Amino acid sequence: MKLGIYGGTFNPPHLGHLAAAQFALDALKLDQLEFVPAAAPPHKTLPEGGPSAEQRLEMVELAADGLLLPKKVSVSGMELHRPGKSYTADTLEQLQAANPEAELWLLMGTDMFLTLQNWREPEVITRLAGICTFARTQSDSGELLETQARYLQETFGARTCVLQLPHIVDVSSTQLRELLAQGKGQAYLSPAVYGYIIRQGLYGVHYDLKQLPDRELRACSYSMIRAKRIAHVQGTEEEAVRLAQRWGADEEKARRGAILHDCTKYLTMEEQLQLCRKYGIVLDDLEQQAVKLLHAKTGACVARDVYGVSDDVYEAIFWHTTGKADMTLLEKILYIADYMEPNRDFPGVERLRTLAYQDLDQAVLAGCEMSIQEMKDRGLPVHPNTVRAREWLRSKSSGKEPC
Ligand SMILES: Nc1ncnc2c1ncn2[C@@H]1O[C@H](COP(=O)(O)OP(=O)(O)OP(=O)(O)O)[C@@H](O)[C@H]1O
Ligand SMILES: O=C(O)c1ccc[n+]([C@@H]2O[C@H](COP(=O)([O-])O)[C@@H](O)[C@H]2O)c1
Repeated sequence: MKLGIYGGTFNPPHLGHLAAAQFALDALKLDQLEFVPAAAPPHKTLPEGGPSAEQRLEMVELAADGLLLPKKVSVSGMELHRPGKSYTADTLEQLQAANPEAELWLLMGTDMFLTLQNWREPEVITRLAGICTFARTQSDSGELLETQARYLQETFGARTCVLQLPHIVDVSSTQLRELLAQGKGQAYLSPAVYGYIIRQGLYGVHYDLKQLPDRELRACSYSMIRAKRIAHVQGTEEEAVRLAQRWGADEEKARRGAILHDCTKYLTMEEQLQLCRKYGIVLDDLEQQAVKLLHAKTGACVARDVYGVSDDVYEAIFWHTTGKADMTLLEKILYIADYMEPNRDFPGVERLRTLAYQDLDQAVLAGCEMSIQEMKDRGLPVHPNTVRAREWLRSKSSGKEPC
């Protein structure tokens, strides 16, 4: 098993780190890659007032999740759990003990590679791991890297590998912190990491969360969910806006509702219940068991309380999973956009897509019927609000309101 280790201060993690990690994963044919954020980097003092080590760890987790390789890429908090300076020799000894069969490869950019002989116990580091390096900027000379590789081989018997990155992202965390403080630099960050920075108010980035521009609202939403769900949220946004245009609803409300509709989707049951207590959400029997149903209600509360959405957007998020009787236009739009956005793929989705632009009520009715059928097929209870939505829409289409 080949295990890559990518240590760093990651203050913050940027696209340069991700591009290098992704390339090294393939080039070295790694089975696993572990990012290891340093708690206390041995060779530099962290700037005052910056994020805590836990916050840097959380940002690295978001960045790594964005690579969409959950089976291969992980993040280790091991240096945070170790007191004192985060020496790489200690980290490698721990990793070697935990993975005695593994072949370890330590990944690093030019700056670190050129100074490796000054680290603590370079002989231990080079005994325990191969050293893989890559240029950080176009001006980093390949010849210099090769000379240093030879020096490390001759001095420590190091195994080395010099990679030529096809795409160099020429930025450092130090430059990025300066850019962020000036309201720039977003392009060097994954949106989820940028969203985390906004939510935590790091690096001098200060927004009123209740009045975020669309781009920043998206970033915040993506920082709250798993990266694999982002495509769905983007699809729901596109679809909700198209439907709002088709049916004359408020486009911006449809957009913001869609952006935030799943923002609490990945909270644990305990976290969901905590939010329910905080916001006074009363749960029925079914909701007490089904974490999937809770996210609509807690998501609506967070969307209104934290991100300042209006009451009608709150309601649309609140009902987006079960539907209900007497749905408003915005509620129907979010319900059906979530159901049949372009990334969805299940039998009958094409019919829903056509129907949604011809007869919105019939599309929502079909969605409710499909949900009810699916629950029955899986032997799961159907939420009464979905049944009520179906009855309401059926009687609407037959020309009479239900009693
Ligand atoms: N743009 C980049 N491309 C490739 N590798 C990078 C890049 N930036 C940093 N690295 C490498 O990633 C590792 C972690 O770096 P670190 O977290 O200190 O980021 P940094 O951008 O170098 O930060 P700082 O500006 O504080 O030095 C180091 O091995 C570094 O050489
Ligand atoms: O162990 C050492 O002596 C040592 C000296 C310098 C750097 N390192 C590690 O090198 C990695 C990159 O550091 P940095 O600050 O450039 O992100 C990080 O994991 C540091 O802990 C380690």
